[in-house]
Amino acid sequence: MSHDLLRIAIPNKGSLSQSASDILREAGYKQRSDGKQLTLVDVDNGVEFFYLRPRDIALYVGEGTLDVGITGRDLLLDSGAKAEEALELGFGRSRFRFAARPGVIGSVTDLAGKRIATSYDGVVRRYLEEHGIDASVTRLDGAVETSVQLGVADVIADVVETGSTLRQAGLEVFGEPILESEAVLITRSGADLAADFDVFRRRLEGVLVARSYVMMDYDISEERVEQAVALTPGIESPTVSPLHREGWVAVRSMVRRDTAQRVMDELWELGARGILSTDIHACRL
Ligand SMILES: Nc1ncnc2c1ncn2[C@@H]1O[C@H](COP(=O)(O)OP(=O)(O)OP(=O)(O)O)[C@@H](O)[C@H]1O
Ligand SMILES: O=P(O)(O)OC[C@H]1O[C@H](OP(=O)(O)OP(=O)(O)O)[C@H](O)[C@@H]1O
Ligand SMILES: [Mg+2]
Repeated sequence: MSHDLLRIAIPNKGSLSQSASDILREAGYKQRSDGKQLTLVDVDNGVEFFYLRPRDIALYVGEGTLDVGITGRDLLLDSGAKAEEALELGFGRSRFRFAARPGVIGSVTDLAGKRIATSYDGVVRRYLEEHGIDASVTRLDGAVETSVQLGVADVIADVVETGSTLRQAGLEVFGEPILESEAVLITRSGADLAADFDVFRRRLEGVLVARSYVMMDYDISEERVEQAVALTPGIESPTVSPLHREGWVAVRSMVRRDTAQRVMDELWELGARGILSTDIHACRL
């Protein structure tokens, strides 16, 4: 019976865990209330959640044991699992970068012969191979920044968000970021997923759109409507409806949340009135 449910892997701990549960809850799914719970069945929505280490999620999905997972792009690439990205989720953003004590390394070519510590040895070994650099890689579980001070490594490759951990350890980044990461929805490569996966993905897409857009309504005179619509082109096309007032129309369009205030100012300048911006709670586009 429970095999008809879509089986979804979710981070049980770490940076991605809370945000993953939040987006699922916003998409209408049940989530655990106890941080120690291992699995959760949401029969009404036809899904079962498995709370796993984010590092292991790509393996379960790549093997086909679980249908879908939420993990970091960096972890997916590090795992080498046969899984692929189905949707970028917009949280857990970070860069994966090399760092060392100031002045030790000028550019990535100076990595030759150095000792590199990292928790992402798969990503680092591949990078070195692609750049034809011969260096030794030590895999550590975490707190990688401290390894330089302790004399275990000359260089680290690690997740950088604000950079404050690096600063504390007296390290500086060098070279271009090895990769840009964020939380992603993953599925098995080449998997022929059932319709229930499409429903799941559409729900999450709906949350992402609802988070980044507002609905804008305003009234404008007919002769200015083309200029106004150019400011609010929407995702598909704005709705323009007649108003009882002669020569005026009502416009309804989706606007990116981060530009909404500026767009409202410009609409006002153009002569629009009754300008309203409303949150979208959910949508299917
Ligand atoms: N400070 C951070 N900011 C944003 N994303 C991060 C940060 N630290 C780790 N991540 C992301 O979280 C994922 C790793 O999750 P994981 O739970 O293993 O590590 P963690 O969040 O560092 O947890 P832990 O407490 O176990 O060290 C990766 O995708 C990584 O890019
Ligand atoms: O640039 P920042 O904002 O400082 O964030 C980056 C740090 O956050 C994570 O560490 P975490 O606290 O998860 O510890 P860990 O190294 O043991 O994983 C990551 O591994 C970096 O060390
Ligand atoms: Mg960590």
